[in-house]
Amino acid sequence: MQEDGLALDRLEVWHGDAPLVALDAHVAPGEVLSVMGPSGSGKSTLLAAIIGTLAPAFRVRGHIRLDGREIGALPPEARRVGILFQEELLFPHLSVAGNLGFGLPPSVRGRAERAARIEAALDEIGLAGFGPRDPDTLSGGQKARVALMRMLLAEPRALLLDEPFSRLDAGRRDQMRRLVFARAAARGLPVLLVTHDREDAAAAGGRVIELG
Ligand SMILES: Nc1ncnc2c1ncn2[C@@H]1O[C@H](COP(=O)(O)OP(=O)(O)OP(=O)(O)O)[C@@H](O)[C@H]1O
Repeated sequence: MQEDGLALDRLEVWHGDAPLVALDAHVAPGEVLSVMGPSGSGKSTLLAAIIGTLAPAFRVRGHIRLDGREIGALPPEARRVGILFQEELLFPHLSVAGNLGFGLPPSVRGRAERAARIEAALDEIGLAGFGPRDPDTLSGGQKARVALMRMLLAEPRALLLDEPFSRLDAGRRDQMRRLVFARAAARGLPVLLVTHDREDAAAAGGRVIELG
């Protein structure tokens, strides 16, 4: 039977002759699972295993399934897993619209269609009209919203968050948490949130797993 959402089925990440991370979990569509643990417990390594960017020194055992499909052997770009990092990593030489366009799948063809998707995306994050702006002219919270939307435009089927709120000040952090969880829930995405911050996990409102 197909199981929708993100399934980490007896997943282990090994380094040398010892497992660094071992996890058995299922995140349903629209659910947020928070993963906490001390520095060095393997939180970022776990996310790298899921998106397919682990260094060659690591080996993965077990299964990673997304909407019932095994994705563990696919190249990163074919996995349909979006990730947001602590830093927004916007392309500085592209406008805000150019950054968003980078997220759009190639199947969205035609200038008018792409421009309309980008404008709707800006509207969804409260930044209508910001398309021509240089990313350097945005506040930290605005950059974070553009990074979120660029990731969502790629139509991922799961969302991974690696401490994406920690650089924002308290007010913006709260606003960004609400926006991320609302946009993910609206799309029915399973979300895996890695964080040091108990408030992040509390705001996510779902189950919490401790590593390490
Ligand atoms: N490329 C690599 N080669 C060898 N060891 C690595 C590599 N990347 C990470 N490690 C080790 O793997 C362990 C887990 O690191 P990881 O970054 O996953 O931890 P973390 O829980 O995300 O920590 P933090 O909360 O500090 O970000 C650490 O001991 C780290 O030194």
